[in-house]
Amino acid sequence: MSVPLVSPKREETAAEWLGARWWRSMRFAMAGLSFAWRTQANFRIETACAALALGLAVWARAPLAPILLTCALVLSLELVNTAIEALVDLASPELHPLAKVAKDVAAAAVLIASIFAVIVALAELMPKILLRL
Ligand SMILES: Nc1ncnc2c1ncn2[C@@H]1O[C@H](COP(=O)(O)OP(=O)(O)OP(=O)(O)O)[C@@H](O)[C@H]1O
Repeated sequence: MSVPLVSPKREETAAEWLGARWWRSMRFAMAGLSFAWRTQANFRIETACAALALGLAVWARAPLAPILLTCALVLSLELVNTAIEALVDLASPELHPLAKVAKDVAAAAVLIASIFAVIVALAELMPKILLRL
């Protein structure tokens, strides 16, 4: 049974309220994704690499979970890196050593995840691909 809630506009059920909130959050997240896609060449390259790795994993019948997890990690960190860059540009339009640290460390996080993603992809995919050839 749904619980009626009182809102400024009209009475709506808890399910309607939660659904509206979820869609609102989804729209904001999609706007962030769209911004990163349009402005970050690295994000587009990493998305293409992720699609290639997943395609190869399906074709070679390799386990999908490690590839999915590493792709999600790299893409998510790239999004966080983009958010940090925007925040640094807002907070410190002038050059500042701490602004440099924030941007460089955020970029390093993406680099580390990418290096380990390549290692995971090689370890999981290469044996399966060689078996299929
Ligand atoms: N406000 C600043 N103060 C000091 N150094 C900065 C500042 N902004 C950028 N830098 C330096 O320039 C580098 C590149 O910054 P930039 O904002 O151009 O990132 P980017 O090249 O767009 O990064 P990405 O390729 O990950 O999108 C930073 O990693 C940092 O070393």
